[in-house]
Amino acid sequence: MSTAHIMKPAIRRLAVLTRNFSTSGAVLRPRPTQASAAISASIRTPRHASNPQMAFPCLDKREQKSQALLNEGPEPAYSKIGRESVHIYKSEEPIFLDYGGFLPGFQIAYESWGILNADASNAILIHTGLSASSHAKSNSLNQKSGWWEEFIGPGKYLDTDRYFVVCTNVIGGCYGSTGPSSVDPADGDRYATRFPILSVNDMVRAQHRLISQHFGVKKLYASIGASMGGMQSLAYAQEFTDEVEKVISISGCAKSHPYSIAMRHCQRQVLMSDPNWNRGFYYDSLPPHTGMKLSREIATITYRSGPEWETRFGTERADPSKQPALCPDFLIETYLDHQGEKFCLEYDANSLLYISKAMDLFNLSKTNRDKAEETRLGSEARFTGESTRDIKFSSSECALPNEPYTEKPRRRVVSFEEEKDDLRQGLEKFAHKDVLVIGVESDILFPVWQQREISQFLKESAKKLGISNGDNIRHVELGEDISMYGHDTFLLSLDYIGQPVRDFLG
Ligand SMILES: CC(=O)SCCNC(=O)CCNC(=O)[C@H](O)C(C)(C)COP(=O)(O)OP(=O)(O)OC[C@H]1O[C@@H](n2cnc3c(N)ncnc32)[C@H](O)[C@@H]1OP(=O)(O)O
Repeated sequence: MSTAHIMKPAIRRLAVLTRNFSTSGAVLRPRPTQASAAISASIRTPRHASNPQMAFPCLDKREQKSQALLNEGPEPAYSKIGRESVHIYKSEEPIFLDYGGFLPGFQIAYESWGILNADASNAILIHTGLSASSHAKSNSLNQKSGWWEEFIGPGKYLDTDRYFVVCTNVIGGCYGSTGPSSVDPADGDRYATRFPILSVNDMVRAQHRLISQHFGVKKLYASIGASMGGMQSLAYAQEFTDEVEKVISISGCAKSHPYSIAMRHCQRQVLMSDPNWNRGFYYDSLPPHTGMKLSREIATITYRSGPEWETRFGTERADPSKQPALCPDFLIETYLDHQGEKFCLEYDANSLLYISKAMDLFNLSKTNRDKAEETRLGSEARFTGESTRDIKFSSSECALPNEPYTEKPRRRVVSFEEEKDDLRQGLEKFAHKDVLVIGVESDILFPVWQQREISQFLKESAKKLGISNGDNIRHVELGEDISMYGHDTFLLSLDYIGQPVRDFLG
């Protein structure tokens, strides 16, 4: 029996391999075989690859952009927001935040349309989505079209002949309100990632100071918002129940769900992986424009819908006469690329991270709100010297558990039903209010079950508490036959959103 039969397979493969090599000293050299001789003959000097190297215009463009920013100075669009184009409200009082941090003072950028009446009873507060500024509509300070230009104005859905309409930039943002790009008065440097974790309820508590202290409005006629604005609108009603008459939440939710958190997680991770992000300290250097661009591309996937893109782009390539490329090639790719490019210097990366996180943390359940209140009161007491108890939040707590995750039935402190009831109890506080909830079937980020949940819990609470039979809660759902614009429907199908809003406002 030859030794080959008793050799283990791996060793046998090695033996075959070495048979084709001649040894000279310690170096293995290939013995010319018929095939290798043919290949050698076909290769001339200088050598050529079998196929040409791909071109990467998308990467070239990014590198050129970095270079241009380095040459011309990093001056992203948001840093050029003229203070003269917005009004600024300053609060010198500290604000204590839901997760234990605080701001020693803050400012809010706002714009307004229409006239506040004598008894201050006609104010409507617009809450913005994640990255919007206070510029919802053009005005004398800023003639540029706003993001809800056709929604607001004389005779429009938010009728400025009747209402005094205010829109703010949220705290945490970068369009004039205090955010991570602002200077920390404690040391004169920018907050960057020394900015505290924010919640959506913190944002509305800051807005409330503007509304009550600056405008002297004791009760808003209405609070309205879409997306994160829809979250804020509900949060405002929860925090200041007696100070709002009507509540409108469009494409919002009462609590974030894991899919939406997952999508925002990916956006944040991509952004934070850009070395220029530099753990948030990039203000005097190159901004993380690549991370921002890619993050916006992911976000855009969640803002629109597959059916819309099917009709709009299908699987068409931008230029079918060219070879397929690894850089954007399909129309949907060039579209996403364009959206990312347009946005990457429009908004501050740190603001995006903090506000996106606030959306993840959004939860109007009773337990969550009670806990947040306790944390805030604890920080305040410590700040004023009434308590020496440590603030619960410390940066060392921002770590994952030491034990690796093992899949197991979800550890529930409370049952699914109890969890839902907790959320219902959180909403109960304003179940007696007039509330309009609007959802859009094609929305994948805030799916319609989330708006149904808001309406259902409010109605159940209203009935349970004997307040009403639930008629004060209006629910409108736009089917795919009406809008395929997904989450962005509130920006694109104005008439379908606007009509129920107008009817509800009365
Ligand atoms: C999560 C929250 O809290 S808030 C919700 C977040 N939503 C947003 O932030 C909104 C983001 N979307 C936008 O800003 C959109 O531009 C809107 C909604 C304002 C307008 O939408 P639309 O009118 O449908 O514009 P669309 O999205 O198609 O963009 C048009 C642009 O894309 C370009 N474009 C369209 N198709 C392609 C393509 N295949 N390839 C390259 N570019 C394209 C157009 O030329 C146009 O360019 P321009 O803006 O430089 O003029």
